[in-house]
Amino acid sequence: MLKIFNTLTSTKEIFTPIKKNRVNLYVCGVTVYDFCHIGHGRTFVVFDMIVRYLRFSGFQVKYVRNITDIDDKIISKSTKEKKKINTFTASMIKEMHKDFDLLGISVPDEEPRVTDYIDNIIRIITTLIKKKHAYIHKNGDVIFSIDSDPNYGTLSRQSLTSLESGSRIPLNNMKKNPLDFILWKSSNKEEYSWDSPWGKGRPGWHIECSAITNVFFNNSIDIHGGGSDLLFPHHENERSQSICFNNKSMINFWMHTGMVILNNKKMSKSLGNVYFLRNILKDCDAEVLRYFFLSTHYRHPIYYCEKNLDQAYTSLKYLYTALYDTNPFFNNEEGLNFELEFYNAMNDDFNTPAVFSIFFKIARKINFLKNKDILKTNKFAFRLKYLANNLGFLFQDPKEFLQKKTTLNLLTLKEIQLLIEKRNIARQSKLWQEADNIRKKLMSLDIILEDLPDKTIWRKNKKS
Ligand SMILES: Nc1ncnc2c1ncn2[C@@H]1O[C@H](COP(=O)(O)OP(=O)(O)OP(=O)(O)O)[C@@H](O)[C@H]1O
Ligand SMILES: [Zn+2]
Repeated sequence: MLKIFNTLTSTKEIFTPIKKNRVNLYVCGVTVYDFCHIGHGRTFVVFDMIVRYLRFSGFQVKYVRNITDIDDKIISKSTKEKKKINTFTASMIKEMHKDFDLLGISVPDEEPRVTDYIDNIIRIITTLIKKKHAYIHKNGDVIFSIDSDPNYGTLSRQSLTSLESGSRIPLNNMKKNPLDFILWKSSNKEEYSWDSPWGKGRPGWHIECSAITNVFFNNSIDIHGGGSDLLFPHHENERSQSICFNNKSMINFWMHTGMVILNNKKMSKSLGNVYFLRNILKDCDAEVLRYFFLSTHYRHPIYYCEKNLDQAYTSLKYLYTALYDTNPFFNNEEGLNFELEFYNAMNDDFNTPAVFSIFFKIARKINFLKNKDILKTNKFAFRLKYLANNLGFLFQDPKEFLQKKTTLNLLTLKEIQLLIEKRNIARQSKLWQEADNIRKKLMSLDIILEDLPDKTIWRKNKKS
C-alpha cells in the first residue's frame, strides 16, 4: 500500500487515486530564461522516479509539467540579448530538453506553455472578479484579495497575522492587504502583452498553474508537485485561486522536493549560485548524477559537492561490478524477499535511500555466488537489474560503465589490453616486480586494475 507525505496534512497518507488506477500528476516546471541547473535536475529526477514507480505499480499516469514562458526575468534577459521573446524562450526550451534528455528524465505527457493559455487565464480572472475574490486597480492591474478566502494560509500552515507583519511589501493604496498578489499585470508593450477586459497586459505568475490544471485535469488532481521553495507563496496562492474559482479543492496530495543547496543557499538562477547540468554532465556520467539525487530522501535538502558525486560513483561502481560478467536470467524464484523489501521501501513515501541499500544487498549476494553457482548468480543479477531499471538505473553495459571515464589520449584501449596481458603473463611466471611495474605504469595514467578470480578488469580513476 503506497503512502505519500502530503504537505497539506503534514502526514504520510495512504494514496488512493480519485479515479481507480489513474493518477493525475501536475508539477510546476521551469521559468525558461537560462540553462537548467542541478536544482532543476534534482526536482525533475525525483518526479521522473515517482512517475516511473507509479507506472511500474500499474497506475495509468497523466503527467503534466508546465513551462513558464512569460515573466519579468524572461523579458529582461531577452531584451538584454536583443532577441524576440518567442525566439528566446523557444531556444531556452530546446536547451532544457537537451539537458533533461542527457539526464534520462522521461518526457511528460504534456508540457503546456503559459502563453498558449492566456484565454483560460482571462476566463478565471473574470470569474474571480465576479465572485469578489479579486479587484481591479485603476492602473489596470488585477489583484487577488487573500482576505476573501478564509482558508488562505492552510497549505503552508502560516497564520495570516504573522505573514502580514513579516511582509516586506509596503502597504500602499494599490493593495488592500500587503499579501494580495497580482493576477493580471497591466502592460502596453506590444510584444508581451495581450488584450483583456482590463486593458492590455500579461498574467501574474501564480494564475498560470490554476489555469493549466483546469484545462488538463478539470481541477481533479491526485498529486501536485514542485520544489519546497514553491510552497509559499506560489502554491498557497495557486490553491487559493483554484478553490475560489471552482468552489472546492480537488488537489489531493501536495508533494515538495527538498532544495539543492550550494554555499548554504538554495541553488537558483536569480541568485546566480548555479552549476549548470550541461557542465556537470561533461565530466560526470548522467547515471551518477541521478544516483546522487536519489541517494537522499526526496524531501530532504541535498548539498552539492564533488565528494558527494564521488560517493555516488563508488556506489554505482559497486553495483555494476556485481553485474559485470553475469547474464541476467529472467526468473520468479531468486531474490523475491529483496523485491518485497524494495516495494516496502518505495511504498513508504518513495524511500530511495532504503532502496539503494537493498540493491547493495542483492549485489553482495551476487558477489558471493559468483564462481560458485552461475545460474543463481544470473538469477539474482536479473532481480537487481529488473528493480533498478524501473527507477532508471543499471541500463548500461557494466563493462562500458566501469571503463567509461576514459578520455584516452595517452593510451588506446588496445594498448591497455596489451599491457594487462603482459602483466598477467608476468604474474603467471611469478615475475612480481615486472607485474607491479606495469600496474604502476597504468596507475600513473589513471588506469586502475582490479584482479578478479579469472581475469583482470580496469577502469579510469574517477578523480582524474
Ligand atoms: N535549488 C533547487 N533545488 C531543487 N529544486 C529546485 C531548485 N531550484 C529550482 N527548483 C525547482 O525547479 C522548478 C523550476 O524552478 P525555477 O525555474 O523557478 O528555478 P529557479 O532557479 O528557482 O529560478 P529563479 O531563481 O528565477 O526563481 C521548480 O519546481 C523549483 O521548485
Ligand atoms: Zn506552479
